[in-house]
Amino acid sequence: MRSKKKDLPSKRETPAFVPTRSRTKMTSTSPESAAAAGETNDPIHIRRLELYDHERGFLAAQGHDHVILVAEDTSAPERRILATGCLFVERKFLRGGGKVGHVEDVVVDAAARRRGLGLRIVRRLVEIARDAGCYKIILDCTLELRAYYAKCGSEPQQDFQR
Ligand SMILES: CC(=O)SCCNC(=O)CCNC(=O)[C@H](O)C(C)(C)COP(=O)(O)OP(=O)(O)OC[C@H]1O[C@@H](n2cnc3c(N)ncnc32)[C@H](O)[C@@H]1OP(=O)(O)O
Repeated sequence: MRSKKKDLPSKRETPAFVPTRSRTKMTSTSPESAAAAGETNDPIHIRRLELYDHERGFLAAQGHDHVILVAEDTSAPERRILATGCLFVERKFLRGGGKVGHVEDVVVDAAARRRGLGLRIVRRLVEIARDAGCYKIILDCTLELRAYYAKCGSEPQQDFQR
């Protein structure tokens, strides 16, 4: 998910600062509720990760400052988990304890991509962050994924790294 070394320019070509990753601020106001309303007959159920998912290969530990969502295919007998995403809520010392949400670890099963699952997971995480009182929501992604996160409602904030 992070920039792979092979994608970076060779050392000789590397200028003093190279933009390798993009930080985006979530500004979407489109609530997941509309999508949720259409989920009545939808076999894909987006829910919080549960302890019993550990037996299915998922790390199930999460504190009160972490929310891990999974998208489960309830139509399959084995109720396959097709996508996941995490929200971490950080308290900011400089903002009087205000909360910033960090969207992390958004992954969709390769066979289930381009069906809107990633978008639904991100929108739900944004909704949870807003409900938790986060004054902003940020995420880091590769430059290649900027177009994707723009569709999720984020605005790029350039981040320069050595
Ligand atoms: C903060 C982080 O976690 S960064 C790490 C992100 N995760 C990864 O890189 C892991 C590997 N990749 C994946 O798991 C998936 O490809 C994801 C999460 C990037 C996208 O998930 P998907 O479920 O396939 O995306 P989804 O179907 O919701 O796409 C929503 C829209 O974005 C578009 N889109 C999807 N992937 C991309 C992409 N790589 N680049 C540009 N647009 C994209 C879709 O076409 C769709 O547009 P539309 O509504 O106009 O049709």
